[in-house]
Amino acid sequence: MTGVPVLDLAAPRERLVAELDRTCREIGFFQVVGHGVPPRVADAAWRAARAFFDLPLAERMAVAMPSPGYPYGYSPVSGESLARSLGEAGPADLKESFNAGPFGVPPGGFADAGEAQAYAPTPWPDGPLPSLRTTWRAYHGELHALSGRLMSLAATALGLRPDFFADKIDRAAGSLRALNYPEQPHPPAPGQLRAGAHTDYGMLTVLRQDDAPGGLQVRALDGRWVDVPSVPGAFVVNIGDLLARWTNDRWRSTLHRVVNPPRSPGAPTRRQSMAFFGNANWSTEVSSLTGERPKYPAVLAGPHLMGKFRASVGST
Ligand SMILES: O=C(O)CCC(=O)C(=O)O
Ligand SMILES: [Fe+2]
Repeated sequence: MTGVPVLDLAAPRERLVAELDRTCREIGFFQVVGHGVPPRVADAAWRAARAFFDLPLAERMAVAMPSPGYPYGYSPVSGESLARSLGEAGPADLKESFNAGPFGVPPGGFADAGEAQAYAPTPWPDGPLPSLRTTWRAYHGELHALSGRLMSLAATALGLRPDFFADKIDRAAGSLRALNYPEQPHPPAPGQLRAGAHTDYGMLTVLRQDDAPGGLQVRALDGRWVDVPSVPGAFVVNIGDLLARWTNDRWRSTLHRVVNPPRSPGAPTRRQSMAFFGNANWSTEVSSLTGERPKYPAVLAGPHLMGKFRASVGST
C-alpha cells in the first residue's frame, strides 16, 4: 500500500472493516469521509481556534498550562518537543497549541489522582473569545461520538463483537487540541520541525488539517516519509500506541511528523490542525486481545498514557 487511503464510512460495513483492517496493519493511518460530523460544528470550532491564536501573546499566556505536566491550556511556540516523548533530545517544535480536556466528569469518582488530573479543568479564555468554549463543547461531543463509531468498526475488524470497546471507552478523558504552526521568517535550527517525529499515545486520533505547505507526513513500512494530503471535509485517523499494544501489534502506531514549509518567500505557510485524542477508560487493563502470545505485559490505560505525556513536556 502506498499512501494513506480514504475510507467512506457510509460504505457497506463488510467492505469497510476489511479495508480498515488492511490499512491499520500496513500504515496505521487512514482518512475518513461520510463521517456525519456536521461541517458547521467543525468549522465553528476551527474558526474559534484560529481567532484564539490571533490574540496577543499575553492573552494566550493568560490561559497557559499552569504547571509542567498539566494537560490542558495553552502551550506556546517551542513549549513541547514531541520527539522527546520517544526519549530523543529533539529541538523544540515550531508550533503552539491549545488543549482542552473533557467537558464533564464521569459518575462514580476517580480511581486515583492521575485520573482526576485527566479531568482537570481547562483554563478557558474569557472576554474576547466566549465562542472557544461553546464551539469546542459541540465539536468535542461530535468527535467523541465519531471515535466511538470508529472503535465499533475497529472491534469488528479485529474479529470482536461490535460493542467490545464500548464499556472500555465510555468514561475515557478524550482531549481536543488545536495546533497553530506559524510562518517561519527565520530558518529553523538543524533538525527542528513543526512537530518532531512521534507516535500518538492513546487509542485513536482524529485530525482535521489545513491545506498548507509544510504538512503531515507518515513513515511507511519501507521507511519512506509519505505526505498525508488534505482532503476537503475528511478527517485523518491514526492508531495510537495503546490500541497497537492492545492488538499485540497487529495494528501499527505509526511515526508521523509535521515538516517545515519550503523556504519560498512570499507564499503564506501558516498551518492549523485540530486533533481529538480518543482514549480508553483510566482503569481499563490493556493486554493482547488477539489470542497470540502477548508481546507486552498488561498495563492500565490511564497511567500508561500519562507517563508518555509527561515525558513529552520534560516533567518526568
Ligand atoms: O498537525 C498535525 O497534522 C499533526 C499533529 C500531531 O501529530 C499531534 O499533535 O499528535
Ligand atoms: Fe500525533
